[in-house]
Amino acid sequence: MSGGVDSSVAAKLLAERDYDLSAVFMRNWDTRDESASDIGCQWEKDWEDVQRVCRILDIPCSVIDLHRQYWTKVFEPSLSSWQSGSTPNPDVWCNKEVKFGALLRQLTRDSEVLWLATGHYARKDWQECTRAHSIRPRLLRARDATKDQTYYLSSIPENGLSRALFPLGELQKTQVRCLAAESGLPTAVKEESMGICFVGERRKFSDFLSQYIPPNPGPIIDMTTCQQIATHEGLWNYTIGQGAKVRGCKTRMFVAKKDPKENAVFVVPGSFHPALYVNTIHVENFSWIWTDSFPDDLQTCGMKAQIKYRHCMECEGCVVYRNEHGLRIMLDAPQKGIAAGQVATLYLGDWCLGCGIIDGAEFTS
Ligand SMILES: Nc1ncnc2c1ncn2[C@@H]1O[C@H](COP(=O)(O)OP(=O)(O)OP(=O)(O)O)[C@@H](O)[C@H]1O
Repeated sequence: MSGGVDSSVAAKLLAERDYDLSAVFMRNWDTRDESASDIGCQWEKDWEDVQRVCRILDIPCSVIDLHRQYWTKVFEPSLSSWQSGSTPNPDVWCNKEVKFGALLRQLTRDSEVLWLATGHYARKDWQECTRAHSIRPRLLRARDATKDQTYYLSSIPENGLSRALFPLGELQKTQVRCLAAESGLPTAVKEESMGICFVGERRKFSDFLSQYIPPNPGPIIDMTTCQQIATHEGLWNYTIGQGAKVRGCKTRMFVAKKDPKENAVFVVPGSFHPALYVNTIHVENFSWIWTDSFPDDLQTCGMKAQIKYRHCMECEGCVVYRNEHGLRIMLDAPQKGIAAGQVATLYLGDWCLGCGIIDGAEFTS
């Protein structure tokens, strides 16, 4: 339980059924690691909320400190990715490495058969596999499409998914808030947490990163003239597809490309410039949730699927091809804002198949 309304209601729904329940709160970030100690993760406040809810539901709760695992498995790799100009998504790796990784391993040590329930908006079902004579878990999109969190869960391996319970998968967020209020849970009116918790909501992301990554100045180049028009302080301050403040430039410039070798940022004038659009995505190490089996037509022709490369967006139609390097994903329509380091998640309808990190994207005719 995180101290938010979603996991409070997930716990409430399970408490009404015949489970031997206990709650765990993970402490993933040590606020003392930060120089600005009044902002960032207010984990003590969240832990208090978990305890208040558990008292009402009459279930035991405890804290597990996983901040070291979070630091080494999630934060440090994300830092080096930002430093090299990529756009990582730490929340995706937190689910794989921490919640359904370190936490599940630690809890399983004490108990043989264990389910890990979360307040994620996602569903799960079991599919019979005649080939393997077994049933296997499928990760499915939530009924509330606006809250669906399968993008964040797409990295968890099959054995983690098989132990997962998502009690909110069939519910709308509005229903969840009503259930919390009806049960008098103090988290019923708690605001949604936004963004990565340790960054805090009042701080600029680039200011946060500058605490960990030293400046690395390089050229900002206008792609249309091939001229350097300014200097940047580090590739991590720029996101593909976003506006780039360039001093002295009358036209609004947008980031079309980052070149880590040259430490250069390439910009173009206007948010609809053709250089911002791509239709081909390359993913080298795609992790299928079912590692040993993936759809047959991927081997032969292309597989028609849908792709998400950011959480807050619709799925785009695509055709997926396998080659010696990994996957080549052809989008049905060109898109902008696709960057190396982002997580690409594939779906067949509601079924989430897995994800991989984008190595590159381009426009091919
Ligand atoms: N610190 C934590 N300790 C234990 N579980 C957590 C923690 N943070 C997140 N979770 C679990 O992961 C789920 C998804 O977390 P996330 O922060 O992405 O979503 P959320 O919509 O803000 O959920 P909530 O309203 O429960 O905080 C939570 O509902 C909870 O079950």
